[in-house]
Amino acid sequence: MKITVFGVGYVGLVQAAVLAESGHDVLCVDIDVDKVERLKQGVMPIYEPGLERLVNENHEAGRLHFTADSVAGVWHGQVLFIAVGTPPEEDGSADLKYVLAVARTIGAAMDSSKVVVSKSTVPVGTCDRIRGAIEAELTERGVAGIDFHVVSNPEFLKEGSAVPDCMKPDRIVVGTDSDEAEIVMRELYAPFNRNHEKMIVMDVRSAELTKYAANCMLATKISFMNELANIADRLGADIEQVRVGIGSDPRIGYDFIYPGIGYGGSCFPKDVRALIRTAEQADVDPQILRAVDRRNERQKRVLFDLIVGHFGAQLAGKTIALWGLSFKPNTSDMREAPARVLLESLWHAGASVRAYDPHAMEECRKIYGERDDLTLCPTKEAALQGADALAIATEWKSFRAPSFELIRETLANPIIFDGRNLYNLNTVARYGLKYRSIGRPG
Ligand SMILES: NC(=O)c1ccc[n+]([C@@H]2O[C@H](COP(=O)([O-])OP(=O)(O)OC[C@H]3O[C@@H](n4cnc5c(N)ncnc54)[C@H](O)[C@@H]3O)[C@@H](O)[C@H]2O)c1
Ligand SMILES: O=c1ccn([C@@H]2O[C@H](COP(=O)(O)OP(=O)(O)O[C@H]3O[C@H](CO)[C@@H](O)[C@H](O)[C@H]3O)[C@@H](O)[C@H]2O)c(=O)[nH]1
Repeated sequence: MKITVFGVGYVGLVQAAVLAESGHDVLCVDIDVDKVERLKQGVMPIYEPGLERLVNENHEAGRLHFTADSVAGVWHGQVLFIAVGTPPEEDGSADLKYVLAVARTIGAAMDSSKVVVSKSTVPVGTCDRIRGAIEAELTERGVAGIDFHVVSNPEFLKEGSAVPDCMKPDRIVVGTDSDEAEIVMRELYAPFNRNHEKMIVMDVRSAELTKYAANCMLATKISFMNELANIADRLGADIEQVRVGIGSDPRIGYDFIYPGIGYGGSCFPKDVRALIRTAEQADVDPQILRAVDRRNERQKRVLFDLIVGHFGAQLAGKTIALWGLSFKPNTSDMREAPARVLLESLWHAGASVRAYDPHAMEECRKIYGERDDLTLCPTKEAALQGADALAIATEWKSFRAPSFELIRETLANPIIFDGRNLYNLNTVARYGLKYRSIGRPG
């Protein structure tokens, strides 16, 4: 099938490459000419495990193409995916300018029947607005009779495992009121629907809300556990033992109940706030969602509070080694990363940072530029040199079994502030290290 994907970010590029891998003929369109040129030369705009090989192999095989020419994109695909960003507005609502710009481009160039698919995370009612924007352009061109359908098909991939998540989706949510569009979507996703039925077809508005419901439920689990971690901390209980104790109940489960220093990334914070705005606009008071957001904002400061609790006024002039900059492992993405709150709080308190991250160093340099109080180090061991203490903000695998002897011998003040509860309390104590983590004695 001929497919066009508008927007080659985390969602668009991965989705396009995975569809091409299954045999579809996919054209990717992006307004960022530089990104398009680099992709043609095999250079990825993001770090995502397995993506480079997948993109380049399918590009070389002639199933995956890149262009900045939007009109060519509209003409190419029978199915047109909209996978552009929906960043937050000042008041938290989703900014739809990129989505609606693509819709207008489609309406301005469409010359045959199309299925337009919204992959971006968009508030309930957006597919109606996409339809309206396309119709307005068709009417303006005097070709209002061209048939098209607008489908909601939210994406559930996680950064860091985007390729396998897309290759083997646990569900394919399709919101449509058209039998014809459903048939096209079934054919499109047939290669991903062989093992068992994964397609869940529903009305458009329910599909749009399903995406927010999923992210907000997961964010709620995390904020709940973070609140419990703070309670455990005050009561002398160990949240990690509590986590295992409740996770063993299959009604609760082990997933997404890891306490830490808050959820980050380009999705949970923005989507919780967007649903809060949607609820408010619909005259519903979203009390739980507001609490989830507030707990998360507070949680992002907990590691800094532990550091201040230890050093007090002496923190000014100290150097902290920081392991982990990205908002989660296996990505270079630092959008809304808890590490950023820690970095900025430490600088504000007059401390310097020696940081290491396996993949987010370039991103960090782009965000903060050259500063006297930030040294980006080539290894995690190098970050320890000349540092007074170690802080951990991201649970990269390579941080899980470090040399505790080296940490003890290198740090001026042998203490670890762990925002991801990576280590066994007894192990760290055996190596003579002080250890402060989230919701555990120490
Ligand atoms: N990142 C994730 O893990 C993830 C997962 C599921 C859903 N989502 C949702 O998917 C959407 C896209 O997210 P992302 O992280 O891939 O965004 P992104 O910022 O990584 O990429 C968006 C791309 O769209 C391009 N673009 C903007 N306007 C365009 C236009 N008119 N025509 C063509 N290209 C255009 C931008 O240049 C950019 O390359 C958002 O709504 C997001 O909430 C994201
Ligand atoms: O038990 C947990 C699990 C996650 N996190 C944090 O939560 C954030 C988000 O993690 P994750 O959900 O794994 O990554 P995302 O790539 O943001 O993926 C989420 O957001 C995407 C964009 O909407 C959705 O498609 C995915 O289904 C949804 O999991 C990260 O900061 C994690 O550190 C925790 O603190 N504790």
